[in-house]
Amino acid sequence: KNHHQSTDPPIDPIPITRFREYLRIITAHPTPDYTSAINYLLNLSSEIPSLQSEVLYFTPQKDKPLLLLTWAGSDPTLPSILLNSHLDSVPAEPHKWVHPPFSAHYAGDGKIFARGAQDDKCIGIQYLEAIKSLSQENQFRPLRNLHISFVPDEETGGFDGMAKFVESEEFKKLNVGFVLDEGQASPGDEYRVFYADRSPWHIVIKAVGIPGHGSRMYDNCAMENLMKSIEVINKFRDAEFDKVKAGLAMNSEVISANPVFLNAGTPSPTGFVMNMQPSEAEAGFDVRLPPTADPDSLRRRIAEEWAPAWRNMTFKITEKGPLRDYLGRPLLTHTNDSNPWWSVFKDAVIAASGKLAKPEILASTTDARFMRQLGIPTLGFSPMKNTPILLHDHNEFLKDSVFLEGIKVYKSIIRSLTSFAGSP
Ligand SMILES: CSCC[C@H](NC=O)C(=O)O
Ligand SMILES: [Zn+2]
Ligand SMILES: [Zn+2]
Repeated sequence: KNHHQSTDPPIDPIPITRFREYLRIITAHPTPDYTSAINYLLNLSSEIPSLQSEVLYFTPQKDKPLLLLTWAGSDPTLPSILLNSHLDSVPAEPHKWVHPPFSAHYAGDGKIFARGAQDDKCIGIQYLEAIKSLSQENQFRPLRNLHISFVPDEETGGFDGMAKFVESEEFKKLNVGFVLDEGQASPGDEYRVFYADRSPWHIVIKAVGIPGHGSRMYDNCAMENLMKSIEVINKFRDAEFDKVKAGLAMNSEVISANPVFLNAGTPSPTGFVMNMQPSEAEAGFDVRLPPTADPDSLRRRIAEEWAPAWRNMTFKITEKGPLRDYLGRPLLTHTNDSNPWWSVFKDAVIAASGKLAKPEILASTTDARFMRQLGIPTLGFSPMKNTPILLHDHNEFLKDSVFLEGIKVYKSIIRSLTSFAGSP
């Protein structure tokens, strides 16, 4: 099915076919089919004789498998390289897509439409295709061990996936020195690379107040108390957003605070009782902190301004991941000469004719934070250039040519990282 414009490079259909087959396995929440995905990947890896495979389980129900593949290096005593991707995807609303999200429709212009096409099934298959191609080059053999992990549950926070994996004996034995994990598409011609993630906090604020007849005007009802807080939080949001709009900071360099749910009212069979002012009301916020933010000052702000007890407010902050590594340092990977892995990575992208944008903080959050917490340098990178950012969106797609170019980039990266003889 190749109706390409004549300017496109010749298409090798096999990696595309595999990519589409992987995309058709429904690993979307809330019922990800991990078993089929693992079986599919095991089958692919069995075609690459140099790879050993192992399936690990970290939940008692054994319902969340993690696939670990290894290409043994000639000096297994050196710290290893880990390439990570997650098996799961966010859900999709099929009727809002132009093509069904789990059919991996291959459009005439080369676009492959599927949930997970960008986030992040592309990199999982690209890793394997790059390794397959490298292992067929007889003169190439890695110096360091190369590991590839396919982990469950990234989209729900990684707590039954990567978080448990990094705590395991199996992980410690890998002696991981450097990690590549997922990044994000780049609308321009330069690949994007991420040296940190923002850290997610889920904040629920709750107001209590005097209940009363819907017709009465009085002070200190729950709704009024909640709405005052929402205004305060929205002012903070605007101030942070203004820094972005003024060009002083990138989106991912400020604290975001976005309302995600409101919950109040007295339910009735037809909706809500309309003539009662409720005694309780709550709102939830997705808050993200860049690694340089001061968590104590935000905690104070929440207690004093966002949900002050004097306004009959309470709050709950759920911190969905670490802000500092075990030595108390912000969770970030250096992208300068102090980190030799950085130069090896950068030069390898350039060697594959790729251009790299200035390293960024990722606005959202990935499993990379668990490796960075251990002090392991970790970069977020998904080689998608000239591609609109469609992760978690309707009509997520990736172009075949971009996908195939990414395999070449990974070949260069894997060759360089696994051959690197220095001692960082
Ligand atoms: C609470 S951690 C959730 C991780 C998730 N990752 C991808 O979208 C995110 O919301 O960024
Ligand atoms: Zn992802
Ligand atoms: Zn995602």
